[in-house]
Amino acid sequence: MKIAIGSKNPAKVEAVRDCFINEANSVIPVDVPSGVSDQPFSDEETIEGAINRAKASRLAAGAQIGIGLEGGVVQTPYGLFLCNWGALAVEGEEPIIAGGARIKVPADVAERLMNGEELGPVMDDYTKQNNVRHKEGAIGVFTREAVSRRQMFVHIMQMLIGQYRYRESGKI
Ligand SMILES: O=P(O)(O)OP(=O)(O)OP(=O)(O)OC[C@H]1O[C@@H](n2cnc3c(O)ncnc32)[C@H](O)[C@@H]1O
Ligand SMILES: [Mg+2]
Repeated sequence: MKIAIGSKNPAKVEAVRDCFINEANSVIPVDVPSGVSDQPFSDEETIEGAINRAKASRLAAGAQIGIGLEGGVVQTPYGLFLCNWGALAVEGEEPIIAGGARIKVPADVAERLMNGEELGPVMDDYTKQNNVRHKEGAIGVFTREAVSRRQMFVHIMQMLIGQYRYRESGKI
């Protein structure tokens, strides 16, 4: 089976590969637009980005399944939290959706995002590293790598695939 992932970010691509590795599948990374802002600022916008990527990547790769993984932030009375969402698209069906773990970002990082900066460059500046978003991610930095960005996306993938199997089994 061909599975498209709507990103070339290794943290996302490897998470998809981790979940489809034991099956006769090929995972095809494709760059597609998310159709939302580079820094989504709500669950709704982040979900929309994930769905757009899932649908567009499936079509672009001519795949049976399209996966979209999208990162954003969400404001709460307790501070600004990382949020991540995934979508799985197949032809002619509603996309399946799953959300990832969330943690609060430090106040100084939150303030920079509120002033219009993107989390990716802010994290590089904050950690004095390059491309944190392709590696452990903000969630990895702020949890001392107890949970990496890839692991967080693996968990989302497991919930997407599990729901897909549940839906498919109902059709038999
Ligand atoms: O190439 P794509 O797939 O777009 O990968 P990305 O790293 O830009 O990931 P998203 O678009 O899903 O994330 C939206 C924004 O949040 C940033 N971001 C999200 N999660 C992050 C993380 O864990 N660490 C660093 N930056 C992150 C990212 O750089 C973007 O500015
Ligand atoms: Mg992006």
